[in-house]
Amino acid sequence: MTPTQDEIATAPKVLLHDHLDGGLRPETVLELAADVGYELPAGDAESLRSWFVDSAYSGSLERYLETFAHTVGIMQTREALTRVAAECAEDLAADGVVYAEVKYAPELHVAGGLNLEEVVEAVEAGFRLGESRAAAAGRPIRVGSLLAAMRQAARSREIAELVVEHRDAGVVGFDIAGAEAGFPPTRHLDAFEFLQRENAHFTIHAGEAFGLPSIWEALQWCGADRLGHGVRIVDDMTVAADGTATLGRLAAYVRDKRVPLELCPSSNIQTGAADSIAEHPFGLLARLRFRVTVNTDNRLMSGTSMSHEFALLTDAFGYDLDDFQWFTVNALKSAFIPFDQRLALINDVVKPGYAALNANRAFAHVRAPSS
Ligand SMILES: O=c1[nH]cnc2c1ncn2[C@@H]1O[C@H](CO)[C@@H](O)[C@H]1O
Ligand SMILES: [Zn+2]
Repeated sequence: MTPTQDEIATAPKVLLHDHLDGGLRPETVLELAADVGYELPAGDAESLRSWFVDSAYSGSLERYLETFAHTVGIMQTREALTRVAAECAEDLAADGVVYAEVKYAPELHVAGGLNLEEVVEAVEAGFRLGESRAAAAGRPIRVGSLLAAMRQAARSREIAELVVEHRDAGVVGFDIAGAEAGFPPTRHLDAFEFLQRENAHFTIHAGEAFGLPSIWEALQWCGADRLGHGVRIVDDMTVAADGTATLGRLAAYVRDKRVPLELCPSSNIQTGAADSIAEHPFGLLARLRFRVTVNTDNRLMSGTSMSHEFALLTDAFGYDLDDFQWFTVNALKSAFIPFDQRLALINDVVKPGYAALNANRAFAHVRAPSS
């Protein structure tokens, strides 16, 4: 049975890959820009919303990333960062997300005079505010943050240290982001080695705009716990006409070790990593039982939400509630919060949530003949 929009919206969802500076409300971008006299490419919320999606629909990651100048540009004060983070938590909660890991690069938010510590504190304050507003609205959510270093810059070790300093105050891990081609993960090896020595968690954007060497370095040199995108792992497999797949050594390693793939279908179409949702490797990777998770990447630039990504995947691959529960449990198993807390979310929130949806269906089915 195809899940209805209502079911998708109500289903508990877990998000591991969402950029804070890629998920602002257009209204907020306008207001914050007006406060500081920042010039935007559009003057009203609807035009600005379309401008972001159209410009990000560029066929290349580098051009997609150019749009971030206009969100990062207005996220340079404590107030702006706290507001954006609070709204992020509220928007995700309203979409039925119960746990999210949201990432941003602190080094991009120091142009207005804040230091890295102040940036992290302002964002954490926003997440706590958003969580309490969401709880008050009856849609509880927990948000953990991932601090990213920009791969073309040279501050990764410093950002890794910031992660360790703040790991008991809301920060759950580390990542590297930005243009992938020409900036391999090993460029930041010292940061990853530091984090490993500190028993800290990290994911690496790899296999999005560049292929297998990037994934291999992320896993076998840097020790990534998860792959951001990782979608190009399909380059290491061949699929016969009857659907039988043969995996190369790296793809087999990724599947055997249950390496989580933070797949972001809509974003991949905009950057040219896939041609359409129907042709997106998500379907193949899920069929082959890789540890797939569903993610938004950038809700503003990709005009999406978790519910929207679920709906697109259902249309393309016929997924039902059981599949969504599987993707959601996969995400929680791969989250960077402590094991007992992940387990509690799986058993107390996710499974009962899906059970309630299935019970509603059974009830509707029983009632249908007599009504
Ligand atoms: O899909 C992506 N791949 C690589 N980098 C990205 C992606 N989306 C956003 N960013 C980059 O990450 C920074 C911190 O959030 C953003 O400013 C953007 O430059
Ligand atoms: Zn990303």
